[in-house]
Amino acid sequence: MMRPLLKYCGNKNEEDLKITSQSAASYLGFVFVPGVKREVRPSDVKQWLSKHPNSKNKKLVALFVNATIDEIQHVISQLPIDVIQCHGTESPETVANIRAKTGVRVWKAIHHQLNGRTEMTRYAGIADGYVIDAKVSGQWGGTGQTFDWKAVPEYISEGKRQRVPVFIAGGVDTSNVKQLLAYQPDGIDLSSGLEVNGEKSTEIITQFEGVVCK
Ligand SMILES: O=C(O)c1ccccc1NCC(=O)[C@H](O)[C@H](O)COP(=O)(O)O
Repeated sequence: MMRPLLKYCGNKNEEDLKITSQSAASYLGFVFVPGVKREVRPSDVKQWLSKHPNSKNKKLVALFVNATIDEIQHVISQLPIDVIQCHGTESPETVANIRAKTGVRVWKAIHHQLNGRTEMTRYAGIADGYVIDAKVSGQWGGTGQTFDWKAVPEYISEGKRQRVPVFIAGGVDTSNVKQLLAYQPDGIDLSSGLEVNGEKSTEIITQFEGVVCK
């Protein structure tokens, strides 16, 4: 079985980055969403990256919720961002515009709901990938909540049809990831499941990768 790509999101201080830059993740995520608990500033991220050269081996994901092009440009002009993740209610037109104006790959988050696959079809030919996350009232992400994984095959098959990767997110952790691996997702995206008291933990990441990467 092919091991899924890993994205470790919500790196919010230098220690988090130090830990995840030494991990098996291919992608490290940073949350540029005002007011949320994992919000970071591009100037801080720039400094942390310069101190941890292992981070050069990772692809960097900048996460936004309904941000303007100017807000996105402000971040990506300071950092070597590989992927912009739109985690709000950005329309297909907005995603296309972000892609055209920045020249950076864009992933669209889909908050799982009954017509989630149909929602994905709206972005066909526009999004370069998807993050399927739990829908939690009043929050955009990083909630630690799972959704009903029986829906995962539908998302994966739509991703295959569009020829783009689909990352499954929302409440993934060491205790449940084996169940998720049975669906053979292209990628797994997690944040809370790697944390102890809100900080990324080397021990937890080692345990998690012991399950996923063996
Ligand atoms: O992580 C956050 O705090 C966050 C805040 C606002 C919008 C999105 C956010 N995270 C998005 C991610 O890609 C997370 O990795 C994803 O939601 C899974 O999080 P978790 O359930 O904590 O593993």
